[in-house]
Amino acid sequence: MTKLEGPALQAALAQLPAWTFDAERHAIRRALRFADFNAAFGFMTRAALEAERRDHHPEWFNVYNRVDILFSTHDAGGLTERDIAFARWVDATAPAMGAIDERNR
Ligand SMILES: C[C@H](O)[C@H](O)[C@H]1CNC2=NC(N)=NC(=O)C2=N1
Repeated sequence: MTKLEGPALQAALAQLPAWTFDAERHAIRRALRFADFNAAFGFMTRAALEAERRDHHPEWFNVYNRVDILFSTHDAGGLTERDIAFARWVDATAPAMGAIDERNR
C-alpha cells in the first residue's frame, strides 16, 4: 500500500473534512465525544471488530465519553487508502451512534 503524497493526499483529505492532518505523524486525527462511557465504548467495540476485519488498527485514546482517533499505516510510514477507507467508516458510523466532534463542544 502506497503512502499518499502530493495531489493524491490533498484529494483524500478533501473528502474527510472532519479529520485533521498531522504532518509530523503523516496521519489523520478525529476527536469524538459521546453521551457517556457506555456509548463511547460501544462505538470502540464496533470499531475494534471492524479493525480486525480490515486488519487495520487505530491508535486511539479514551477517557469517559471521549474517543480520540489517529489513523496511519504503520507499515507504510504514513497515510494510505486503508486509513482513508477506515476514516470513511468512522464518518458513517460514529454520528449514528450519537458522536459529535469534540471541537464543537
Ligand atoms: C501483520 C499485520 O497484518 C500488520 O501489522 C497490520 C496490522 N494492522 C495495522 N494497522 C495499521 N494502522 N497500520 C498497519 O501498518 C497495520 N499493519
